[in-house]
Amino acid sequence: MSTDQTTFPPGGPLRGTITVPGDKSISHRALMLGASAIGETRISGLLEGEDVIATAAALSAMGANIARDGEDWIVHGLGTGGLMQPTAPLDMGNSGTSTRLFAGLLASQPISVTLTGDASLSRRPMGRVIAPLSQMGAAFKSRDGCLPMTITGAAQAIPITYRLPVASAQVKSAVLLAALNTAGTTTVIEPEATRDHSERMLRAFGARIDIGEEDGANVIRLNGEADLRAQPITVPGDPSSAAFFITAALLVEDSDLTIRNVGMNPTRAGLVDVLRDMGGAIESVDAREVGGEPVADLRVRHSDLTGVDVDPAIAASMIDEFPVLFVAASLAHGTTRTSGLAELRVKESDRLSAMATALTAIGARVEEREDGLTVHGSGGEPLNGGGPIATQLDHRIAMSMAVAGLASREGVTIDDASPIGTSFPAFIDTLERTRA
Ligand SMILES: O=C(O)C1=C[C@@H](OP(=O)(O)O)[C@@H](O)[C@H](O)C1
Ligand SMILES: C=C(OP(=O)(O)O)C(=O)O
Repeated sequence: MSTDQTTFPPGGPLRGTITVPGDKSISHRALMLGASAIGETRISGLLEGEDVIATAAALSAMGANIARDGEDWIVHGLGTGGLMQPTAPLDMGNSGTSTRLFAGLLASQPISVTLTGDASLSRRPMGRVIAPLSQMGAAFKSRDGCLPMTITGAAQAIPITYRLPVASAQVKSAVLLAALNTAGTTTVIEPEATRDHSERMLRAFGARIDIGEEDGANVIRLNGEADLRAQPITVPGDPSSAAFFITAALLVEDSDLTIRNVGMNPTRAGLVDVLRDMGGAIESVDAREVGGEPVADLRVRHSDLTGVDVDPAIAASMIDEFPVLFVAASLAHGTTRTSGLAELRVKESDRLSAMATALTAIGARVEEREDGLTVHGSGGEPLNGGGPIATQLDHRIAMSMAVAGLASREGVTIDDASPIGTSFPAFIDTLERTRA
């Protein structure tokens, strides 16, 4: 495996106007639903990161026709239940979303597929999808609930009612995708709201999906077998990628940066709310809807930040943004306390431990607890910097520590920038453009 040690030095302000690449969650779903529909789905703004390319390659290996057409991608789908037996295991790379959503899509198709992944993905728990999908009739063989995992889909899957034991959009989506080729009504009960891109897109593709609320929980019912209608999809900019530039512009003096076309779905926008509570000047300009998703341009100016107690109820709406929030917190005035974040321990890395170690190494004051970090801010004094920081095959650790470098005295070196390619291949180029 190649490593790519990279230093992010302090420097001038971030200024001008940038865009960030397409939303990773929406990109995976656009390809999967396009492949499950009859006809042509044209996707504009698809993220061309390694995780999404893994999804596209896997769908191609199962018979879908996926090709780039100018700036767009075109999917010719096979219809619900139409995926074909691949001739070799499918490599999911670093992508939890690909793995868990495919587990669902394949659970109700009578083929047998082995999924593999890199060292990081091979440590992540798959029991959370194996449990409901086994109830629906799929058979699984795995290495103690981890990859490699072989899924043998049910010829006639059984509709279930499933209450999510963890707040996870991946698990919710896995069950809904399995339900597409399952006769009858499958119900998912979601006590804590998670990103709802699957529900929005399933509806746009013509699936019979009904979303209600009972006793404070979301109740999602999907009627199979579904006939999906191919759709044009426009993918908004990824708020999880924008997060690094929002935070960098808040932290670096004299910055005034506009990020165009950022997805502002309320199930994703928690970081912006928390940073505003901390005193961050983040102005939403021209809020609009693109392809069934709320979008806005964000103007971000350098601000003095003050630590807050982050309400654990907001966690799901910013679950991938905590690493970079911890960077903001280490430079704020006062203390930031987070809790309810045990899920961060089973992402691409253990993100609580990885960030506590990384920030401490560059001079921040951080206490690690089982389900969160407490960060004592420097009151605006730059952190020392240093490194090389272990990024642990985790793109979000790599980009968060890059942001920390911009707000440090000596810069921050990360041991390997290559994981950034999973979600934001143009990260370094985009950063250079803001500082030209
Ligand atoms: O459904 C999705 O696209 C995602 C859901 C989240 O994972 P969980 O479902 O494990 O919380 C998130 O962390 C991941 O980056 C993408
Ligand atoms: C957790 C993430 O992705 P995934 O679960 O798809 O690997 C992420 O992008 O931060």
